[in-house]
Amino acid sequence: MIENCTTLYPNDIVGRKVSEYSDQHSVPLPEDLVKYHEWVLRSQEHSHFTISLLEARMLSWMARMVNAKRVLEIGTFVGFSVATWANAVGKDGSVTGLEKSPEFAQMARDQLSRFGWNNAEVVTGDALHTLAGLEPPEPYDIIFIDAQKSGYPAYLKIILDRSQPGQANRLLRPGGLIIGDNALRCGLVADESDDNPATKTVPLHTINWDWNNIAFLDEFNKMMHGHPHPVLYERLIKRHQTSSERQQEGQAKGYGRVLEADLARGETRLSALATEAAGEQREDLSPARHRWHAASDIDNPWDGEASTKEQGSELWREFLRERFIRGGDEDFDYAKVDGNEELDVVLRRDEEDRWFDDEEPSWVGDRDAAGETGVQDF
Ligand SMILES: C[S@@+](CC[C@H](N)C(=O)[O-])C[C@H]1O[C@@H](n2cnc3c(N)ncnc32)[C@H](O)[C@@H]1O
Repeated sequence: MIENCTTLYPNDIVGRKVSEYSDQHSVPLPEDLVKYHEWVLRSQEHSHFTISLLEARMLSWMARMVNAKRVLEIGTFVGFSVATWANAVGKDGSVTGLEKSPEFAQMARDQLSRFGWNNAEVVTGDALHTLAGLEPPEPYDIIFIDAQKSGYPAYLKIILDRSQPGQANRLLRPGGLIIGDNALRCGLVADESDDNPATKTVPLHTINWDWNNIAFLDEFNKMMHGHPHPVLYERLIKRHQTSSERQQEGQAKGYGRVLEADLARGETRLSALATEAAGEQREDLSPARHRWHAASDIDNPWDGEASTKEQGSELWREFLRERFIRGGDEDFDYAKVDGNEELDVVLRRDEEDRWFDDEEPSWVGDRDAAGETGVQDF
């Protein structure tokens, strides 16, 4: 069988063995899906566009992990990965693929129908427009990005901006996954030197190759890392940093340039607490927040622009305080935690300490000791 295989190991021999081993120990795929893959490899000039069977197994496993029922794919080619999702979500789930090329989109529709994946649809058009225009009745559980690399940061920004708490027709559900394929681009994001053979092969195999695409992937990977709200962080903090400050911060954080598919971190902008109408003041608001409330009628101070580095940094801290200290994350079900006394370890410990502190040693002096030891047995 022809196979297109991704290697991440010291040399191709080890990489292939690890891939084969992983293949044998991963989620099995139905025969129809394997046949679909074979059809792509045999019939398509650009068959290397499609994910490998091993990747298909991994994506199926990820779908299973989050019990995905609704998947959106950006960059569908002739539909094999859409079929993979369609299989993973089951007949009662659904998949939408976005594809720019009308020819690829039509081929995808034909093959999906031929192989019986009727729970999938393919939308033709530039995903930068079609994505922004989607109005899903229910948010997606997974969004898989596999289109032009220069678009990755823009796709991520649209997804985050269109997935705000409480937003109508939000794209991604709370805790949903954003998965970016090729985020490492055969190691080019980490090594663009001649040491990396991909510097020769990838440009040859890629239509309209542009070295700037590596920088876009790098930007995407950095956005995916470590921040509870990458877009806001960009606006309040990074915009005011010098390039050397950014570099230092990147080094300090140890950006590994690996794709973290977890993208629960893609959770976005925090909207105002339910108790707080615009302009209304709360006792526990910080001075910075009071100032902002007095000065504007926006719900969240951090939604406004920061004109200086200090202001940006204060607003960012305020956002973090609201979310992580005051418990203002609308997507988090605090009731489950608040109602579970087992989780209140600190509270219980304090209560116990207080109880022992208050306990009167009434036996001291006014009671006769009895029992074997004269202390603990009476
Ligand atoms: C790597 S292929 C996708 C492979 C597919 N996910 C699979 O595994 O079979 C990338 C696809 O993205 C499409 N594409 C590129 N730019 C696009 C855009 N702006 N909007 C939508 N699709 C785009 C290309 O036509 C191509 O079919």
